[in-house]
Amino acid sequence: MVKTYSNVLCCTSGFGCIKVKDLTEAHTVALDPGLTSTVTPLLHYSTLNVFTMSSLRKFFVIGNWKMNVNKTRIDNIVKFMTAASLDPNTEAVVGCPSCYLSYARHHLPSEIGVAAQNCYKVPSGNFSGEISPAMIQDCGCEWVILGHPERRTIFNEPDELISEKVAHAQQAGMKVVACVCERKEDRDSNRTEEVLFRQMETLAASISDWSRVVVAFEALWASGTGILATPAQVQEVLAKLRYWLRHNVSQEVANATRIIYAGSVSSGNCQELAKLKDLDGFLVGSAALKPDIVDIINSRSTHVSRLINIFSSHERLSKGV
Ligand SMILES: O=C(CO)COP(=O)(O)O
Repeated sequence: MVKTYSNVLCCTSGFGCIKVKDLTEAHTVALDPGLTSTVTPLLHYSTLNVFTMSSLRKFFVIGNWKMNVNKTRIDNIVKFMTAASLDPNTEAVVGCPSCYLSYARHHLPSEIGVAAQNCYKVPSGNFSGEISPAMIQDCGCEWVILGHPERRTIFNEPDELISEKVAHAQQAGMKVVACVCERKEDRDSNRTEEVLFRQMETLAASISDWSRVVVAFEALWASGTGILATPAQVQEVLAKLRYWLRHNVSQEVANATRIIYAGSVSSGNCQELAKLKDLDGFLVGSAALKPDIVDIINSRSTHVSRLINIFSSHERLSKGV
C-alpha cells in the first residue's frame, strides 16, 4: 500500500526532532516499502509526534482583550484559561490594557504570556498617556502588539511611527506582534499585495531580531462585519507574506517566522484555518473574552492527533495487525 503525504517530518520526544528526509515545501514523502523502513523504527516510540513543516514554527495564539476588560472580567478569563488543558505545543499570550498588565501577569500562569497592546518609541520622557517598553517589562511582561489595525485606522498611526516603535521595542528586548492589515477597499480594488507589502517593508526596516517577531495579518473586512474570510483567501495572503519575507529578508526568516491571522477567528472556524500551510496561529479579538479562546489555542492539537492516527494505522497495517 502506498500513501503520499506532503511535508511530513517524524519526531520522537526522547531524541529531539529527527528529520526523516530533508524536505522542502515542494517535496512529498511516499510511504512505499523503501521509505517505510526508514520511518518504521521511529514509529516504535510511544511518544511519537508527527509534524507538518509549519509545525517547525510553534503555533502562536494571542487573545487581544482590547478595551473590553476590567478586573472582574480578567478574573473570569483567568479562571477558564487556568482550568483548561492548553496544548503545550501552542504559545499562548493575552493582549492586555496597560493599566491591568501587572494584574494579569500576577494572576495568569507563567506559561501564558502577557502583551501590551501598544507602546511608544522611547524609554521615558514627557509623553502624557504613553507607556514605554521599559514600563511593560517592569510590569513583568515581555510582549507588545504594534501596528494593530485599530491603531492604524482609528488612531491614524502611520507606517513610519509604527516602524519607530518596533525598532525601539526590539532594542529594549521585547517580543513584538507586528501587525499588517487589509481594508475592504484594498481588496475590492485589487491592492491587497501592494498595501501589505508596503506595510511589511516599513516594518522590516525596523526589525533587528526576527526570532522575536510574530507577523499578524488582519483582514479588517472580516473583523466584526459578519463576513468571514475563506480558508483559501487567508492562505493566499499568508503565502504572499511568506513570499515577501523570502525575497526581501531571507529564506531562513521566511521559514522560521510565525505568520498569524486575525479577523473573526472563533471556536467554529479555527480548526479549519489551523490546517492552512502558511498559518502559524491567530490574533483573536472577541472570542478571547470567552472560553472559546481555549478551543482556539487547542485548534492545532486535533490536526496533529489526526496525523498521529494516520501514522499509527499505517504502522498497524504494515505489521499486519
Ligand atoms: O482585531 C482583532 C484582534 O486583535 C480581531 O478581532 P475579532 O477576532 O473580534 O475579529
